[in-house]
Amino acid sequence: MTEPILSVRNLKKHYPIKSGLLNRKVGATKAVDGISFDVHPGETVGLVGESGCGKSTAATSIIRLEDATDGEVIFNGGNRASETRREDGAHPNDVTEFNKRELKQFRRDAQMIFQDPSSSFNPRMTVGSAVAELLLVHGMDDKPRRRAIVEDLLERVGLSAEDYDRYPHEFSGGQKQRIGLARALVLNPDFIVADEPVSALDVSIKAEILSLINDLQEKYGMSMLFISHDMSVISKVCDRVAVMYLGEIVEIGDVDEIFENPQHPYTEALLSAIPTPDPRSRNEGIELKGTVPSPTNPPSGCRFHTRCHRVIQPPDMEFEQESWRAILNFRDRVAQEAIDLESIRENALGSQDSGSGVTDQAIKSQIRSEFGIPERIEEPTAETAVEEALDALVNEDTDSAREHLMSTFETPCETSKPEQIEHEPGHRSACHLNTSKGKTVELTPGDD
Ligand SMILES: Nc1ncnc2c1ncn2[C@@H]1O[C@H](COP(=O)(O)OP(=O)(O)OP(=O)(O)O)[C@@H](O)[C@H]1O
Repeated sequence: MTEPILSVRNLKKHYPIKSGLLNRKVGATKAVDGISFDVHPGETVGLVGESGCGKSTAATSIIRLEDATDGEVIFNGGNRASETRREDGAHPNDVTEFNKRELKQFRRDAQMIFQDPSSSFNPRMTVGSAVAELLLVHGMDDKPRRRAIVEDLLERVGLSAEDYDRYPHEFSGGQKQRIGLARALVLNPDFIVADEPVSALDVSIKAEILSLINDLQEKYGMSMLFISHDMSVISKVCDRVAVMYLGEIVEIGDVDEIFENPQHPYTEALLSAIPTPDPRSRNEGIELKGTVPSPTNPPSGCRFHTRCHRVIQPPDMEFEQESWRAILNFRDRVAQEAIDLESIRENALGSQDSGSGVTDQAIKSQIRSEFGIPERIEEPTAETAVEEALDALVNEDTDSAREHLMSTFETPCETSKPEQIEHEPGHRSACHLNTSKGKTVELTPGDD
């Protein structure tokens, strides 16, 4: 296989949290927490995940708009091909270690397209000058030549040469994104990072811009990292996709393979959320409830276990999976002391026929119903623990409710971190359910 144009290895970006008079570090937001993947020449790799998963932070750390906390970003574009590691193990193409001169060259070879094209243009500068400025910064002194190159490029992105002298406010959102593309292409880069380039656009314009990106990518042959929260957008432009959850890559593989045979429950949930009737989507009604937990204090074990519809049951119990998920949600809310007994009492009163006070039994039933826990769980140990926890709760003894639940219900997903398993060459996932479905892989520099 040819050398990747980009190899990201164990990349981390942690933002320190500081507090107190001395501004001491008291924790860290682990926005990107050890991601590894490659982009090959001419390939478009997608990075997908919900808001807050760390996609933009990954992009800005790769392109070095901010400094990574740890890891390597080996960029073999420009004239950097076939470089090898130095004796001390460092790589001359590691962007995270580039000096000023190397960074300037890198800024020529790698470009970024942003979600909101409006904010990335100076309103007092014509769009032509804004694009041509990059040529000037990188040493092209010949003004007529700069103008000719930019006019040609404006036409290639579906605008006209006359647009050179117009100002940003004279263009629609879609047109501005076309100018954004022209600006990203003007230095003839080998690699482009596009961060949600169509998510601010109307549906009809979105399709046009995606098709333009595909055409340009084919014509210029550059490699791309394409960031989106939307699987259907990914399917239109990407060859491969890395699925990101809470700072980590949980699955990576060819787009076709991932759509047809997703191996991680989070990927399944994202695919299931595709709104349009995409023939390749498998809408199985999996609902991704709640939001991404905080990367400051990520869940233990598999970070997705707090929302996973396939979360593994304790070895000695066998449940209806939905009830198991409901019990875990209940357990976690009790542990966080986030059960609002007052509002539950009111809801129970509302659903009661008689006007007399609400009974403990009614409150317990209301809690079961709000969490989706059945009135009676088939598994006796589970039923006893839930009932004891409910009794403790109505007696306002949260500590003992927590103890009943924590000592009975534990999933293997929260006690150990899943390893990366290879299903097919290049298709990996990290889920405890897949341990027996392939061989464990560990990425070392240069592997993919
Ligand atoms: N400069 C910063 N300082 C502290 N925390 C940050 C900073 N930038 C991002 N974060 C946090 O890092 C996490 C990841 O953010 P990021 O913007 O990379 O996610 P994302 O997947 O791109 O989401 P979105 O699509 O909403 O931009 C979030 O919890 C965010 O609050």
